[in-house]
Amino acid sequence: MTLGITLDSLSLGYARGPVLREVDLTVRPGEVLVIVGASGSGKSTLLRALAGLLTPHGGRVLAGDEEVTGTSRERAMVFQDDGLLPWRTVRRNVELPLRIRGLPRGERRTVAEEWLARVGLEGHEDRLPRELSGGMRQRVQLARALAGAPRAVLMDEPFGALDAQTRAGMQALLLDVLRDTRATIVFVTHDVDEALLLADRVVVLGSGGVRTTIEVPGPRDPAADRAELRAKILKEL
Ligand SMILES: Nc1ncnc2c1ncn2[C@@H]1O[C@H](COP(=O)(O)OP(=O)(O)OP(=O)(O)O)[C@@H](O)[C@H]1O
Repeated sequence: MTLGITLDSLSLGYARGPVLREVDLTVRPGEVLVIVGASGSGKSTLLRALAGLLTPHGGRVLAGDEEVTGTSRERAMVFQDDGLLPWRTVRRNVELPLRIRGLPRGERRTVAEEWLARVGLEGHEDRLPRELSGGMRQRVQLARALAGAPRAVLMDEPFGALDAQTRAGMQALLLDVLRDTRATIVFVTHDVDEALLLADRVVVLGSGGVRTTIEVPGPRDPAADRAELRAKILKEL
């Protein structure tokens, strides 16, 4: 079952002041919603609130019909700097959400290995995260996020620290895995081309709110000409 997420007059900020004010936005079940915006516009802040890591100053976040008050295995997170546990092997990192779901040990291992093969890490299962490249660690994070069969995946600049070639490879991998998952994806990026490659809709944040929301026709078609949409987004940034 996919998960719709509703931001209902959501205001977010920190002790030093507000960042976003009274944002209303609906993430449709199963869509890929990409959030772009200038540095400091509140992209990560918004994502943290969706994850349940930040309490709103006002309004609320609904995941389905339920108000978000904390983290949940239904909403997996993928961060830019890998959130992997450094003392656990690659396999045992991916097994973690499966353990939380209560899968028996043997099954955990099978599912984790299937996902690791899916992201091209067969043969690396027994390595520690520090023994992998940045791109490989992001693959492990992706496998870990999806192995737990979450209903939503919240991704904060997951490819932001990777070189251009590795990044393109990760985008292709993500497009590939998204074909088979029905999870709702909220993806934060600085990169307008990445947004247009992945999104059903692009939300541009700015001046404490949503500047504009842009629907991408025929989404996830790498051959599509996005020059016009690109110009439109750049104008809003
Ligand atoms: N933990 C925090 N405590 C206090 N202020 C914070 C904290 N995190 C972010 N901020 C402030 O909130 C505002 C929005 O930050 P946020 O990280 O959400 O922006 P962003 O759009 O993700 O930026 P970037 O693209 O640079 O990552 C900024 O002014 C930032 O200084």
